[in-house]
Amino acid sequence: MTILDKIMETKRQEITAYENSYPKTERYPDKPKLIDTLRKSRGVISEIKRASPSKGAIRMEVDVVEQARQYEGAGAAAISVLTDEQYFKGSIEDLKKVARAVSVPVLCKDFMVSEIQIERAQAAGATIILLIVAALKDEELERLFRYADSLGLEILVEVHDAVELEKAVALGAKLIGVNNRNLKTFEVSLERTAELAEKFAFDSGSVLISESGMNDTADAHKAYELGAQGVLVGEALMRSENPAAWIRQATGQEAAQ
Ligand SMILES: O=C(O)c1ccccc1NCC(=O)[C@H](O)[C@H](O)COP(=O)(O)O
Repeated sequence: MTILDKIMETKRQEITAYENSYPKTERYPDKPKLIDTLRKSRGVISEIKRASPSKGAIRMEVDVVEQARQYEGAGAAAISVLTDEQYFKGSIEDLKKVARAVSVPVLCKDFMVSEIQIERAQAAGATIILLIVAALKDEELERLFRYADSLGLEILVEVHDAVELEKAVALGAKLIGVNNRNLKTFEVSLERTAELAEKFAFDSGSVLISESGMNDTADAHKAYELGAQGVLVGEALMRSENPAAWIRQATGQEAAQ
């Protein structure tokens, strides 16, 4: 059983405990569409990541609002918040706090298996949700994609290989993320982005986002050179003493030291 299988099994159990609906009682600051931001310029989707299955604790005690404000201040294209509790030590509360504090798009980074999780993410202020092709049956992927779209959410569709990329394209995904992390071995390689960039229709209006394993800003530049319009960065930003400078260097606003 891979870590992804394990996480998905936990998720399917967890959601049975959720309430039936999440009324949208709270109003969050308006946020632009990530697709519009990335069509204009390359960007960093900057992640709040306390811990992970591959690395264990990263920065458990992070002040998520302070971290998110640093990201936004440096020009992050969006902020990704890991909300999974068991494997990533995040929470839906983290998402709410961030969504209240910033005016850039906010991604609920979780392992979606049902409509109720999508409603919960939106009610907590997310404007983007993640759907992982490898984690869902084709019918589930299509159903959840259409549902999220009908709610006005943006959808980041995550792929690992050419077959999954075809599925994302067939869905009509605008934000397509190539995960550089092999979820069986945890090995990360920008080769995955390189391989799939060759098959990506850059004139389609969709944007390619290279996810995971950016050790430094040089890796982000490599991903951009391969054709990615966005990079999704977690651990490197969480461990950085100056995440704002990291983002500015990755987007060319500041020279690397
Ligand atoms: O990060 C993990 O160990 C992991 C394991 C299993 C499934 C997903 C995992 N990560 C989620 C992510 O997508 C990353 O947090 C994100 O792409 C940022 O990655 P990184 O910059 O390498 O922290």
